[in-house]
Amino acid sequence: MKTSIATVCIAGDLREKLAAIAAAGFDGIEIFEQDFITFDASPREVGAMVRDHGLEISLFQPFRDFEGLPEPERGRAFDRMERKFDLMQELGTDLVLVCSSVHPKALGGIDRMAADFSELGERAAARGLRVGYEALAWGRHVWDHRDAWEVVRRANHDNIGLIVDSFHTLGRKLSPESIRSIPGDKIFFVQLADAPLIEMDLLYWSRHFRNMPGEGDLDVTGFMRAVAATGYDGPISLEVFNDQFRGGSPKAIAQDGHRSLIYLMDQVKRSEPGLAQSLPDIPARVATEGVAFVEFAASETEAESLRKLLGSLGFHRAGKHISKQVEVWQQGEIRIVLNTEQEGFAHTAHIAHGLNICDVGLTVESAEATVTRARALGATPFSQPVGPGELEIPAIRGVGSGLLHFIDRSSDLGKVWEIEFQPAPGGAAHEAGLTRIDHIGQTMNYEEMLTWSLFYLSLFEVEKQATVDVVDPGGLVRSQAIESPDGGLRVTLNGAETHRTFAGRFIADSFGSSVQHVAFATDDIFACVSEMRLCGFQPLPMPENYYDDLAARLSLSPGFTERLKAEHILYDEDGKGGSFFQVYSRSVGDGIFIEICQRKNGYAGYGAPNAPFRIAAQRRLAPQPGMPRL
Ligand SMILES: O=C(O)c1ccc(O)c(O)c1
Ligand SMILES: [Mg+2]
Repeated sequence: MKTSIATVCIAGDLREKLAAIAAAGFDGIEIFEQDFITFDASPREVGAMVRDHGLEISLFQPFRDFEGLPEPERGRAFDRMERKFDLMQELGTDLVLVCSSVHPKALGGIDRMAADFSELGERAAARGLRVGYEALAWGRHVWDHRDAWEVVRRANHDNIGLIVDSFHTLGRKLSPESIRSIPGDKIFFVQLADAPLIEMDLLYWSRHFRNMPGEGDLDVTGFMRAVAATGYDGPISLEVFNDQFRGGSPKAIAQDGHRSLIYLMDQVKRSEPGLAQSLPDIPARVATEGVAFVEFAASETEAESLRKLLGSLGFHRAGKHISKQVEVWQQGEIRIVLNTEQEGFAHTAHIAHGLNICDVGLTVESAEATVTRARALGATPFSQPVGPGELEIPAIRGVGSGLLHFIDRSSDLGKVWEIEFQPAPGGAAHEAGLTRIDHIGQTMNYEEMLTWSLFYLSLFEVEKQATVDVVDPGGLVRSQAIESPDGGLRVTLNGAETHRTFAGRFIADSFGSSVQHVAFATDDIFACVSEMRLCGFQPLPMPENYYDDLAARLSLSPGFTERLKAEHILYDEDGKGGSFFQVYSRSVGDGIFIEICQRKNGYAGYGAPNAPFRIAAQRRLAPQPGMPRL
């Protein structure tokens, strides 16, 4: 499989784009004419620069308003094309994309357009070049790949072929299935893009909101399956016009792009028999059982406060590391690791972010296979020297600065707690009935949200849920949940638009740390909070107004409302009989907090209606600048 990406997808000048594209592992590029024109070097120099990066120019594009014109415009279009043929030969590419005409004088007519392409095919052949025709979703006469194919078919010239672009087909809600009957060798090039489903003008949607396959809502896999069924084995190329990406990090966007193609083609390979494309074998998306542990990096004083907090939640110190300043706190299946080492990754993370959650452990079927797939998707494996008697636990770097470790039961990894830890004396004073980690809340800048969701979706067997807007008095936070089918792994991604939000402040104050909250599940929230109260737990206080509104909104009985209010429990219902209870801790460090929750009758959300009230309560308690944080 050869991968390619249009230069328009990436920020920067042509040189910066090429560096990022090459580093991400692409084989080629589509040169967007605009990127060439704005760059100050001759076509030969640009061609050489591309090849010096180890890349080929797989396509030159776009050539607009060619077909179906009356004279004298028709003649001029051919002249214009001859000029571009000169340019292509100097650049060193043999394929140009002609997009369907939007010219006000374009006359249409399948045979007229086919005749134009037939003549163009002769001119291209004389120079050893090829021309691909693409239906723009907003073309004047041709806006459907089936019509573009009919033009190409009737042009009946070896040097004229079809270019299909997933956005134009899927954005118009056309079925890609008709592509299956096109001969693969007549498809000269394939462009891929996804997009979020938002009703708006097609052209505006295409030019501003496209994103990488898997990042949006279109069935790009279904599209690519249809293309693959034709026997097409040419380059697979990303053409993504996106305002955010144009201003984003060239390196990160290029990496996301490459990851999206590996992910996509792996999905295609698993679902479409007999592919012509040669694709590497990689392990399937990884099923996760759940979160095995969460690790805090802390100073000794911060660790003391955390011990108090954990004790107040009914945790007990279950073990002490055989050689390191690391301890594990436990309750139910939940393990919290406290790391106060003066060297190693946690220490570095502590220097960079202060008190933070630097590592998350996931229980998977095979830790080995997980890292193999992650590598194939461009993730960075992580290891550091292990001490005597310690296990080498497979790990990768997450999208932010944190780590993900993988634990499985098929090896000794699952016994790490017995192997690397000595039991600590004493047990739980009061277990509060916390059973497992319900979810992890990660906070990032809004622009990085797609990077995060693609990371999880491509690596793990998880699905994304609809994004919800959470209003913080300081701005908007968009929240999206990523979940495994059985709910074993749930991660909420919270994209902060500004640093004035509670989430945004956390990113700024902790210098980009990502896990901001951990939610523990209980089967009986009322019993749980009364146990925790005995352990000294101080909930995040919720105001009277919240309960008045809640009672009115959900028609709650006065007795039930009083019970919620007395314990500062937040409550939600899904309208289908499911209900949700939440109670929050006060924040520690730069705004890290704990949530306790109970799901009843299949409640599947995260209490989004409560989020603004929770945030307001947190802001009231947030330390003022210059005040101690713990
Ligand atoms: O938005 C455009 O004009 C445009 C140009 C070239 C393409 O390949 C395309 O898909 C869209
Ligand atoms: Mg296109």
